[in-house]
Amino acid sequence: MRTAYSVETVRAAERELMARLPEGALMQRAAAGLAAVCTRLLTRRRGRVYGARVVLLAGPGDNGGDALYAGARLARRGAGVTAVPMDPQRLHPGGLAALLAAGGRLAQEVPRRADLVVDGLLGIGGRGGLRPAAAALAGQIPPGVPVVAVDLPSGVDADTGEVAGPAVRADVTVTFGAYKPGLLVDPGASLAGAVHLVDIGLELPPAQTQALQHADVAALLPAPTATSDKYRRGVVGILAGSRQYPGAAVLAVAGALRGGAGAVRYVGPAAEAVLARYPETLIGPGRVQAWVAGPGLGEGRAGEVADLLAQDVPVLVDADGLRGLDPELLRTRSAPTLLTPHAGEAAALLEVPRESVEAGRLSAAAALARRYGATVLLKGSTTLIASGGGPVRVNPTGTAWLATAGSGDVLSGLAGSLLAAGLSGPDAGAVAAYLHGLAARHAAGSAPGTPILAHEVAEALPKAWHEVHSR
Ligand SMILES: NC(=O)C1=CN([C@@H]2O[C@H](COP(=O)(O)OP(=O)(O)OC[C@H]3O[C@@H](n4cnc5c(N)ncnc54)[C@H](O)[C@@H]3O)[C@@H](O)[C@H]2O)[C@@H](O)CC1
Ligand SMILES: [K+]
Repeated sequence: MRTAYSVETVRAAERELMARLPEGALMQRAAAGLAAVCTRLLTRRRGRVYGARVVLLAGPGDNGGDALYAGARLARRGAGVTAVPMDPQRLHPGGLAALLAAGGRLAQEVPRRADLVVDGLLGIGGRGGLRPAAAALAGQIPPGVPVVAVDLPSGVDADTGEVAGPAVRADVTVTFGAYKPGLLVDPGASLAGAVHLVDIGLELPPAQTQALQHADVAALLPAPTATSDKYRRGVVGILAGSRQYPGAAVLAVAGALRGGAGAVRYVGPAAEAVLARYPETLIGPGRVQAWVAGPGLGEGRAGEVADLLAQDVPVLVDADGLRGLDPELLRTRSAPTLLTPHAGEAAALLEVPRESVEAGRLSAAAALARRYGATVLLKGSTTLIASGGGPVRVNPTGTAWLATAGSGDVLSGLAGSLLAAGLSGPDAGAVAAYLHGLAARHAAGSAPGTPILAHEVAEALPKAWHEVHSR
């Protein structure tokens, strides 16, 4: 499990630790970890640190201090280190002295030739978009030079991943003590590159943000036992498709069949298309352990969705099923509800513009979960799973190719199947998103660089199951 913590929590843990350590010890741990990663990168790129040209973008706070101390370490190994301050009057005094003593120098402008740029402009103290002096330095980073961000790419909001204006795009981020949510959630996550966590000895409470890894998913996946039959393994009902959109029903059933439930029951007008493709499907109403309602329903089917929501079994609501949902009705349900909107649907449910959901995905998912008393799986470049109380789950396996028609239908079938197999709303959502992302990578891998189709994602799900179990 990868965990991330808010700035407030990290600062509290730092205070507690700093009180027990000699002054400056934490910053030295951070700088040592940062210098080690820079050394590895330089060695890989040019064989040695000696003679490398390293540029430090140095902000006014401790983030700049980390960069300056790390620069001093690199200078002592023979690198030519140049620090470019955001504000020459405000540089970490100890860090500056260490750099100069090690033979580093100061410059006003970012040199055009460099082997490595270290972004130490802002860390967890950054607020809002980069101000002009910081934005100007970020804009001077020479193209093609690898960038290592200190703690997080400057311009990314550590708590939310929001980016208000220009920001640094890093190849590698060296983060201290704990991941910050902004490193896991887009748009911030996509600016962070590969993230290295340096342990500085913080003691942290239970996580506020989590990203599952293979082993976590493997432990949650349902597995049949010697005594299970199809009903004990769970039956998932799918209310999906219409005369206009029969394909959505086929794709939701495809995802559900590969999601671990014992059987899939389909209700709706696309039974013929479903059976033609998947003769395993049960047709017509009957007992289920969970429902999936919504993919491809078209208009005017809200009554059918409401009937399912009136049943005391878990219900996943997706796509057309999300239209006009009544928050009051959902809040009074005692069985779990899982909503799986994309940004546009989330915006409609929250009655805000789509852009505000895109820019603040974490807060939008949490707000939806509160308002509807449900688990919310917000689809997108980073899929998030939020529920009332627990941590927000961030899905680490996505791929841009998943933005393809019908892939959401496969996801909702898959998540519904996991609900029927007995997983909780947050677990079903997180495991489904994880497998779905991995399956998409497998599907994309069979012909790299080419678009994938939703049914190929469903077909690659067994490979995704196999992969999480085999590592
Ligand atoms: N607190 C600790 O114990 C440790 C902190 N460390 C480092 O310290 C960093 C936090 O340091 P600080 O609290 O000094 O904060 P930062 O260094 O992140 O930045 C704070 C400064 O940036 C300015 N600023 C804020 N937003 C800005 C914007 N949008 N544009 C331009 N300037 C802006 C503020 O005026 C303030 O002076 C961490 O990210 C980490 O790199 C590490 O050394 C590990 C230990
Ligand atoms: K930074």
